[in-house]
Amino acid sequence: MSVLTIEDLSATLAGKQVVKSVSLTVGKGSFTGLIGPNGAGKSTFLRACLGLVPASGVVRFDGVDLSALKASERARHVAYLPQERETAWAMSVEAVVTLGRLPHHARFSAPSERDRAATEAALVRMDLSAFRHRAVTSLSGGERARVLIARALAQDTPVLLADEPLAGLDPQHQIALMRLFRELAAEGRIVIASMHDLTLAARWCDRLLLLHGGRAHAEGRPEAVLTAETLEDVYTVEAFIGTAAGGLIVQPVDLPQKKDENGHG
Ligand SMILES: Nc1ncnc2c1ncn2[C@@H]1O[C@H](COP(=O)(O)OP(=O)(O)OP(=O)(O)O)[C@@H](O)[C@H]1O
Repeated sequence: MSVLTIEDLSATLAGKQVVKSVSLTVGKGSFTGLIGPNGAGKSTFLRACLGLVPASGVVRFDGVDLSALKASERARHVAYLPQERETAWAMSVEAVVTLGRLPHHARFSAPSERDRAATEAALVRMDLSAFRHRAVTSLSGGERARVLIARALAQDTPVLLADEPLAGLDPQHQIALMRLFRELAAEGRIVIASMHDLTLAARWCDRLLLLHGGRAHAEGRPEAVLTAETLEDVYTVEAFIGTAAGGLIVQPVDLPQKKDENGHG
């Protein structure tokens, strides 16, 4: 069975350790949500998995150390959606999504039938067919975000690491994306995505890894990780946690200040 094993991953940036001995093992067919406050180390953790920042520890896919692979070979195993949504050139949407196929063919060779099919499937999955000839620079922020997700999907890898893929998407497209990640998992892939929406994380992910100060604070089923106590400890917010429409609802709320014994807030 395909498995991604992250062992004792640490990363140091500008002399500060921002990911501290994080380990995680996820099998194929799983969708893991990476959560935690701003600055918790989520992006750095994902980047460290791919060797994009100086890191120690080992990341293996099916027993193969990813750092031992050539970049193009690694890109056939793992697709990465960065948090940044910048697109420098006024390329068409279709051309940008086709870039996701680069690891699959020799330099300067024409796209194969398989490349075209994967590009087409990614455009359809991200609801972008109508935009295919538009310049990415002419799109709205959310539309552009969907193009970059489509490029990662076109890469057609067994592992997808996505950094805040929900950012900038409207509720319809957020839910569609979570459904899509579940479908990718059901196809036998491994998806790890960082996110701040705890309700979406709770309802769609099968596991959550909660980072806090660079450490794994909690890991497990959403209902085990997203407790009121944990949310107060880590996010320093009070949260309404309930169930509705067949799943958890986790909503940070601005509860009235707790009154002291004299009735003061
Ligand atoms: N290039 C860098 N140099 C120095 N420190 C950095 C650098 N990049 C990130 N950091 C610091 O590392 C810590 C973790 O940052 P990271 O971007 O991984 O957090 P995050 O959990 O993804 O946050 P957010 O939810 O805000 O995106 C933060 O304190 C950040 O300021």
